[in-house]
Amino acid sequence: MIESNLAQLDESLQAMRQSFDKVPLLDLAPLVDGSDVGRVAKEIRWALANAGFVYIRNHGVPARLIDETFAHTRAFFDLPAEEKMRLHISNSGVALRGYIPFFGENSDPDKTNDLKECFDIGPERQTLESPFFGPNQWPTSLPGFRVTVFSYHEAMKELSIKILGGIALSLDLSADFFQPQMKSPISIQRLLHYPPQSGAVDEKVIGMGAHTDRGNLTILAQDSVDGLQVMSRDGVWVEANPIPGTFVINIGDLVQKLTNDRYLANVHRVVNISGRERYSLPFFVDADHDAVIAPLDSCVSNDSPARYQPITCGAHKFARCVESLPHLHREHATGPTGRPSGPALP
Ligand SMILES: O=C(O)CCC(=O)C(=O)O
Ligand SMILES: [Fe+2]
Repeated sequence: MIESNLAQLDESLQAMRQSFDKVPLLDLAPLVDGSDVGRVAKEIRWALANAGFVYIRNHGVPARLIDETFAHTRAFFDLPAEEKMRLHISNSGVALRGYIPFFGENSDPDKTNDLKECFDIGPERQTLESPFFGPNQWPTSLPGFRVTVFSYHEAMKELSIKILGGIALSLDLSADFFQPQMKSPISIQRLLHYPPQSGAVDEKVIGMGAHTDRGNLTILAQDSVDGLQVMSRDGVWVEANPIPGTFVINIGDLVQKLTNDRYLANVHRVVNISGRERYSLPFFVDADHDAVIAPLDSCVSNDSPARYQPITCGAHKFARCVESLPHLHREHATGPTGRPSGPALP
């Protein structure tokens, strides 16, 4: 699946892509203050067409909130294994909320076991509503964890609106183009821990196997430890090491579908051979569960016919989650509609 993501790209689009040996860096300030929106849109266009990834600086999220969220993340993963397992994601049914232990989610399951542990939260709901919406599971022994992590999630939602505005402008769409399909978007705030690996590292076990992200947009905070790698056009892994004061953003499958492959949901993975514990905070935002995603008219022509059938955001995302999360596979195999055959959905 991973190789085919690149190989399947239309040859003319593939030929148009330029190689990159480092992930580009974008100053978001001229977009946010309106001083040079056109330049930011142009830089986003290049980055997302060629790398699918870009660092952003001057994003406006307070450093203190990021640092505190990392501090709570370390404290969470330092909890005894039994305490974390009490919050296991399978307690949440088909809602993606809770703890995933090492090898509990494998991003490239045919090749790689992921040496990572995760904790997922999202928009708060009283009861299970759909695969992506349900009650959060909060640890009880960490004062301040809930408030800080939830505030961070809220800050990411706000930032994502600005970035999606820039992406829309880069496609010559109005800045609020994504908003009508984001009334109650699927979003997940994930906390991640990757222990270091030493000796000969085999692809069978690495931090996170090669994958593309599933939705619209990912905003990633990294601590100071290297590990993230992004695939270049030539199939070479390019390191996207932490740059202080930046987030790494990348687009997922849904924007690639929307742009009919003009923008690339690029393959990436994590290998932590730094000798240090690595922590990161990915925030994933998609569209509404029932939003229909299909190639934009402006990205379809006689020379470049539509390559994707319309699909709902929820169906696409849930099918991809089932591939990598064995607990969903076992308990909630998808039916022909692409909807889980588990609890009733709205
Ligand atoms: O931890 C990282 O640097 C990347 C995480 C990632 O790719 C993901 O969660 O999808
Ligand atoms: Fe990813």
